Amino acid sequence: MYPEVQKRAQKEIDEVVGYGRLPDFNDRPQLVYLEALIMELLRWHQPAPLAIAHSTSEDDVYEGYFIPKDTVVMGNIWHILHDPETYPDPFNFNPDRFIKDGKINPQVTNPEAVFGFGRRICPGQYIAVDTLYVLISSVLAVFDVSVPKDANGNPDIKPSFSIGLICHPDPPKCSITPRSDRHKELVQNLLTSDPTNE
Ligand code: HEM
Repeated sequence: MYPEVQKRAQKEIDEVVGYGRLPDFNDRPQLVYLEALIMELLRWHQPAPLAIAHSTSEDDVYEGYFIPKDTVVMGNIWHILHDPETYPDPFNFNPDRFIKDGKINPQVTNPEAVFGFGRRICPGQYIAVDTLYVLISSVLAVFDVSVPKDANGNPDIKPSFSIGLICHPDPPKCSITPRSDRHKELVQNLLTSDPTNE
């Protein structure tokens, strides 16, 4: 959907990692654009937009509203991560919003609210982000992901997601091809040298 984002991330991977191997965790601090891409991915469309339902354990007052004990409350993560005051033009997928002077900008709120809040915050958040890093960096290092194009050559795809407590993207029509013969060879070498494939 955002070919220019893919190209920027691939250029960064090529510069930092080179061509003979896949990215690993040692590369991560240098892959600033990729880090911002993952942050934007989590901000732009959350897997759990309303977190998980909780119940208040005592009476409370929030911004003038009385909330009795045992009320079911849900955290509106979707709103927090699409608040235009925090994230201008929030529906636009733009990893650059998190970058300043070639680094992650600490002035822009990290979208960690995607993992909920307080005592019941997601305990899987670190494995989740690390997994996204491994998956996205490895795929972009060696493959081009492309979608059907319209008459003007622009991506002809509308994002759609399942509706529910957990939102999945509907499977997009896309093709995944090696970026070049050199990348194809790297993938084949990795497959044949992986002992789990024997
Ligand atoms: C991108 C991936 C993920 C997202 C966006 C996510 C998001 C969330 C959210 C919003 C909550 C509710 C927090 C709250 O109620 O305030 C939650 C809870 C939870 N998540 Fe995740 N999660 C992800 C991946 C994972 C993974 C990989 C694991 C396990 C390895 C995991 C395990 C849990 C558990 C056990 C809870 C319940 C915690 C509790 O109620 O004390 N999550 N997650």
